[in-house]
Amino acid sequence: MNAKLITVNNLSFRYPKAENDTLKGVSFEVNKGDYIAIVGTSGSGKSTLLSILGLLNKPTTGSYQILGTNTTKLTNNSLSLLKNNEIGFIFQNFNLLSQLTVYDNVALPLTYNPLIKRGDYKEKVYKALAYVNMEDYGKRLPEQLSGGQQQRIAIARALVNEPSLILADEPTGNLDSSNSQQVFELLGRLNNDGNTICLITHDMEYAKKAQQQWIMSDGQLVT
Ligand SMILES: Nc1ncnc2c1ncn2[C@@H]1O[C@H](COP(=O)(O)OP(=O)(O)OP(=O)(O)O)[C@@H](O)[C@H]1O
Repeated sequence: MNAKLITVNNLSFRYPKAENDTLKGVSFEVNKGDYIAIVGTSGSGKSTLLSILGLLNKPTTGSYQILGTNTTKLTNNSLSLLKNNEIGFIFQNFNLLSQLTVYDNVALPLTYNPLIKRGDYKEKVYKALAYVNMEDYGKRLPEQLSGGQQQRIAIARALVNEPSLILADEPTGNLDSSNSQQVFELLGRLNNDGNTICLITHDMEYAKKAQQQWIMSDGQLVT
């Protein structure tokens, strides 16, 4: 029996001042442990869909439920808590804070999580760094790392809070093929360890590594 994590029902989204909806009546479910790759042409709405799943944007109409909570009814404060505690983000350009060490970058999501005690940060950060094989790099600054290493740190940051959902938007878009392979091996391991992943990729070879491939076209999911 698969436990449901997400239910999206007839969701549409229009950017402020835009004339048309970017997402047009999208409905789907995601179960705990799913690994989904979203593919589709440029501009079809993939990043927009991920931004809504990540609670960075609110649906214009329709509903988005995660962990049994209808997010469209939540206050901004509750949305932030849900986002910080339950969602891990991995971006194409890594998005590490350049003035913070690797350790502090990975610790950052913990500082927004009121359920985690300060005294537990170190163990959690080093566990996440060990997961991506970067435990010796805690004192470095991001600029002292290669692109592949920076993305592995970003993955450690995404998993340090043990989120319910990991979202990755073109995580290998800035990496060469050997580093891309490493990132996809990590994502596969994360999924084998029970994590739920939604990923955007242009690369069909990598998309095939997910359990499901969803195709977006002009703001809709096509099968
Ligand atoms: N902030 C914004 N304001 C207005 N329109 C936007 C904004 N962001 C994206 N769009 C428009 O929404 C549509 C979908 O964009 P989105 O980035 O979701 O597509 P995508 O499938 O992720 O594309 P790509 O593969 O190129 O990253 C595009 O037409 C885009 O121009």
